[in-house]
Amino acid sequence: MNRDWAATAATLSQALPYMQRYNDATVVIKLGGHAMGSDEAMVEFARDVVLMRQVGVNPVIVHGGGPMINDMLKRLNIKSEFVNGKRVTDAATMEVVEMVLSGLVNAKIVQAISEQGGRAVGVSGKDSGLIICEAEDPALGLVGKPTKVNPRLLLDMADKELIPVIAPLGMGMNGETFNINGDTAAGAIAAALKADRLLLLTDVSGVKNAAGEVLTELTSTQIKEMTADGTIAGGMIPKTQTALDALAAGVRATVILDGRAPNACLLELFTEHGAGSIIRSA
Ligand SMILES: Nc1ncnc2c1ncn2[C@@H]1O[C@H](COP(=O)(O)OP(=O)(O)O)[C@@H](O)[C@H]1O
Ligand SMILES: CC(=O)N[C@@H](CCC(=O)OP(=O)(O)O)C(=O)O
Repeated sequence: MNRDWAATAATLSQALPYMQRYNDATVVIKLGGHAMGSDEAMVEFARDVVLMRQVGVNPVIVHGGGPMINDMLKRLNIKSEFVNGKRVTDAATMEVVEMVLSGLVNAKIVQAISEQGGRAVGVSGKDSGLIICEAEDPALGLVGKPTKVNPRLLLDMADKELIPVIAPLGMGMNGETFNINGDTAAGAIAAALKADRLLLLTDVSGVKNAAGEVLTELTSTQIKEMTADGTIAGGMIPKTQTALDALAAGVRATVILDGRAPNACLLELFTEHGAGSIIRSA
């Protein structure tokens, strides 16, 4: 017999206990803009998500799209700046953010999952009152801080084995549309669903210390110290903060990992190896 086929069968067999552990588990996956590399990587991500659904996991996808928003703002000659990893968002920027997130990025992910046979449905945090927000900080403009998540829509979708793909937008109490950092939105949704796992897929292999080494496991004390001394900076600030908030809200563990690595989600969930940096309760 061809030895590669035997290895494939052995790998599948070894995945059994993990598949049993995650049967019926809710796994919130945040796909960052930097993790959405090539078209091939998107196909692979979509296959992994469909496989998860096939073996009984409830995957909930929340996406980013920062680099795609940057490109569009540049084309439209609108300047943009970030403060602590969050985009200062005025009304004109908000229009572009919504157009890119819902119209381009969300549609692309939904299509990729559908092409692999998954029943993906694209929504934004504004649909069905999923994410209610207030302004996070007046200096950031229309950046939203989730104050309430109504998970009903997602629970109904899980019942029907649909795969939600969520754009990180929120609704204000006065009809405003808010721009939510993708990690923050994913954390709020994971908290409302009391998810078993929150996977934050990005473009680095995990959280690095000052020497540039990836820490496979991180405590909340380490996160606080590394943020205070600047080792955790930029886009890594909302990720680690989200991990801490999710933990406090009852999410069992958050993993920050490289979404560009082959089969990143499967490696994390269904093998002994694991991937990236895990933040879980002591
Ligand atoms: N301590 C750290 N460890 C790893 N990455 C860090 C750290 N501090 C800052 N970063 C930066 O955070 C980036 C990830 O955040 P971001 O660019 O917002 O990703 P995404 O688009 O996937 O949400 C990394 O590419 C890296 O440049
Ligand atoms: C408030 C805020 O910063 N919103 C983000 C939303 C997209 C996002 O989070 O994209 P990534 O995950 O790819 O970084 C933005 O405007 O870029």
